[in-house]
Amino acid sequence: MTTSTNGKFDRTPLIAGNWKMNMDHVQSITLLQKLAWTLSDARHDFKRVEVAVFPPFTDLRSVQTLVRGDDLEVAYGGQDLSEFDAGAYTGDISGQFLSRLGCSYVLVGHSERRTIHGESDETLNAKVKAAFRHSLIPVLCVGEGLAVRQAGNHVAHTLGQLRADLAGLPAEDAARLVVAYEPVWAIGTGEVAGPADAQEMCAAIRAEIADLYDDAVAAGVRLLYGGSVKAANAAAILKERDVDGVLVGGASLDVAEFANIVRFEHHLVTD
Ligand SMILES: O=C[C@H](O)COP(=O)(O)O
Repeated sequence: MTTSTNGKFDRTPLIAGNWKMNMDHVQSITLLQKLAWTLSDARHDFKRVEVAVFPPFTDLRSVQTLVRGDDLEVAYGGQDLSEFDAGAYTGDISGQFLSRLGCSYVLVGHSERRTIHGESDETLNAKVKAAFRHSLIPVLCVGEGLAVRQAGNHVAHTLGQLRADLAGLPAEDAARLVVAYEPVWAIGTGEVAGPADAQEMCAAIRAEIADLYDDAVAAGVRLLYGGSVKAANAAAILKERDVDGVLVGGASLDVAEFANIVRFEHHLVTD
């Protein structure tokens, strides 16, 4: 992770699309093919700005077949994984299965998992460790709800989640981690945290990781912002020093919009 892009990054930016519960396996092929064509037409350099998509579980085999067949450079991952490796856990998906399907990443602790499915920090800590056990890089999602933000407790709340979710994680794993800061009040609402808000939290997360581990680990961790990211606001957010990428929900289902987010460097305004 040593790519330099706008003079501020020393980590390869990661533009990630979380498709959530959208796109069946047939639709997933069309979406990914169009995205690959659009980026290829634009001569996108995937080594300079990494692109990953997070389709539903049922799409992953089709995505793998397309990526391998067409030699695409798009990475992909699951939207969740079990804390367990195998056994009587009906409906759950082992990290081993994701790894076998060629996944590089897995989302852990998305706010929709925390709120709708009641996943605790204890469970998420086990899921982070399960991901590394199966050679997957977890994209650990943290962030506060509206009431916490309004009370001014957003930094303490988010860092509390981070500490609990990383408890006992060895430094060599932590150094490969991706953390996504997603203020819950900005997800799917059209409300977007400003670049300064994203930077404030990402800087706090990096400082916390340096405290938990050391500066070298903190320097390697990539930090993403998520919450109503669009092509129109992505470049300003990505310009911030500690923001290394974005986790995009709704806009990742629109090929032109997502491709423009991936090509954010072309929208950067130099100081
Ligand atoms: O995982 C993505 C986030 O939940 C953001 O979703 P959104 O871009 O639709 O607000």
